[in-house]
Amino acid sequence: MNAVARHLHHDAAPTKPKIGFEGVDVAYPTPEGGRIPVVSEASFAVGKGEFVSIVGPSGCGKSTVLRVLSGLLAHEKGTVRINGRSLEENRERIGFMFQRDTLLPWASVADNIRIGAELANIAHERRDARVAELIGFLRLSGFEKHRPHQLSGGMRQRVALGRLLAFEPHIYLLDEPFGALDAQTKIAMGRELLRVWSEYKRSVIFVTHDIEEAVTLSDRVLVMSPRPGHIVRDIAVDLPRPRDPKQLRKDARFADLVDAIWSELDAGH
Ligand SMILES: Nc1ncnc2c1ncn2[C@@H]1O[C@H](COP(=O)(O)OP(=O)(O)OP(=O)(O)O)[C@@H](O)[C@H]1O
Repeated sequence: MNAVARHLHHDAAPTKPKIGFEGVDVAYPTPEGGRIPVVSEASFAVGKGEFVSIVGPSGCGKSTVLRVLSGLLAHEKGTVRINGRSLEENRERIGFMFQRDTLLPWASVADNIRIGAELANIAHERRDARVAELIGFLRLSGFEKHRPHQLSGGMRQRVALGRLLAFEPHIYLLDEPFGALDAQTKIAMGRELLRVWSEYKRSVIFVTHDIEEAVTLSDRVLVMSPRPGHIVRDIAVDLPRPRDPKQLRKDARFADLVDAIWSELDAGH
């Protein structure tokens, strides 16, 4: 079995999953009063500190999976567990980030980030220090008092990432967070995210259309079938870390993994 075939046959679920999806179905109501199945028999697990990406054709249900995990949307069948508890009993703090930043337009950069710390009830005396630390870390120094409209798209996404980090989530659900950014900023943001992730080792689910981004960032890439989506492949990315996105692109193993994922998507299942 060659390296790619071994990757493709990797199906091992982590022993004690932080996030567990087992035979989950999700449907949306139609205007006519029917139901349209969007996710069908989806099963996967994410271990503590794992970085897992989900890729799949447009409309296959990737965002829907994140919505279920966030508690915004009920599933119809199957089991969803976070740290062994049902969603109703979940005690983990879950942080979300979307493709389009959802900053408060009237609030400054510092205040937008501070909101994360307030939502998470971070101790008052720690908040200012935390905001200042994040502003430095995300290279936003000098822009503390700027409003979102005075920033570039990449800077706005850095503020959104700052707000997410200030929230100190135990689990990150990221829905194409860098999808609207140019290639260079996207790579820079990915690097920032890996820096945070390697420091805190939180569990991450990262939805993306960008296969190279998924391979660069992840421990595993889950490939979904077309709608109603389920996980058709669980591909381990055993490239050494820390990873330099530019160097990785010259690595034959990286190219093999990207090709293997493309083949899965082309197969259409
Ligand atoms: N609120 C809703 N009501 C009805 N149908 C919905 C709703 N939200 C999403 N859908 C449908 O469910 C399907 C899955 O949507 P979802 O956003 O999860 O897909 P996705 O894989 O994230 O897509 P994309 O890659 O294009 O972002 C789509 O066909 C979409 O039209």
